[in-house]
Amino acid sequence: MEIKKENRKWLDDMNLSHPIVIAGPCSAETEEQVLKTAHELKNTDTNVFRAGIWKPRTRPGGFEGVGEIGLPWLQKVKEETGMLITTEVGNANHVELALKHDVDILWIGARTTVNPFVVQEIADALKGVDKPVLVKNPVNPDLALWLGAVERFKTAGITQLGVIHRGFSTYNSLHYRNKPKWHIAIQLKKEFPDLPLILDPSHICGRRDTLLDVSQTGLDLNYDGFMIETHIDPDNAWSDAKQQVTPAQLNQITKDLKIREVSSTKEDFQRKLNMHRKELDLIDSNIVDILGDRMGIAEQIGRLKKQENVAILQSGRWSDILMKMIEYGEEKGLRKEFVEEIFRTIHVESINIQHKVK
Ligand SMILES: O=C(O)C(=O)C[C@]1(C(=O)O)C=C[C@@H](O)C=C1
Repeated sequence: MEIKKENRKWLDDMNLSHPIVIAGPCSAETEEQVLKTAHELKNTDTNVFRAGIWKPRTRPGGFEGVGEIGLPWLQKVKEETGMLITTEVGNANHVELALKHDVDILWIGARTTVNPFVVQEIADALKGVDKPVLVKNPVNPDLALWLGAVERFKTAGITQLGVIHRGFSTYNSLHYRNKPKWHIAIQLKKEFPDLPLILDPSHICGRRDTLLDVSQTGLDLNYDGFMIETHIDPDNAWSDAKQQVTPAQLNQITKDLKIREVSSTKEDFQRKLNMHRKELDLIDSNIVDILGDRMGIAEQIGRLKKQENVAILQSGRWSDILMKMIEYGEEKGLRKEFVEEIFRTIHVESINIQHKVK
């Protein structure tokens, strides 16, 4: 897939002086709630008003959205505030209704992105339509699936594109509702620098108190903007109450965010940065040297084991190494999860190498 500057024209043409802000309630509940929220958001940095009309819920019985009757409320938002409007579409029928009610931007939810059949159905329904489509990441951490969905829209002739990073489903995460797994978004940015990347901290955090922190990380990683769930009365919201903020709180978040420059031309900054980068280059080469040495020894162990017909996987030894390294890492100020991930990767490679021993 090739993404060009023309695929982000919808965003560039807005000529914004700050990252794009898409805000509004998780769900449209009543006309009054939608319009009140929108009018308060008008006095913030919000450029696009969002509201879920159809809500895909994990289990039946929850509030599944007001449906079509909510679409004229969004049209009123546009008329009365001048903000663009966006909602999630989950099938061809949603597309037809959203277009009938002049929704400006459509987004594809995480539970839809995982299903290429449904994505294709929506892409086909959008043929010949000149509206931006934003694709949320799939619930599972699969960059190819995410990009595959974008590709389906591109192939269907949708030229105005973007992606939304809402984090990845996880069990028992204390800190996040959906783990960000930033490296996936960084990889995406590296491969498609012109594809607008919008952060949805509401779904990553699942709570209000960490929104600023996660949003700042997004800015530090050069995201193009945010989608933040905002409700006139968050505690009494009909869905996702814990993660929604009031328009005033959203305003505070966008004020507190520090917009970083892509770089600085200051001589002192450049000199120090270059020095540190040289240091890192040296350390990185050392890391690769050491890894090469380690894998060489793993190969020798593999040969020994093959001769003696001994199993490659040695769980006891492996647990000891992992425990020791996590402890040592903690002394060095390294996070347990970080050390664990690195050593798990090393272990897998060590086993691969031993498997290949002839
Ligand atoms: O100690 C061994 O038996 C090894 O094969 C080495 C090693 C490792 O890379 O550290 C690899 C596989 C085993 O599961 C345990 C440890």
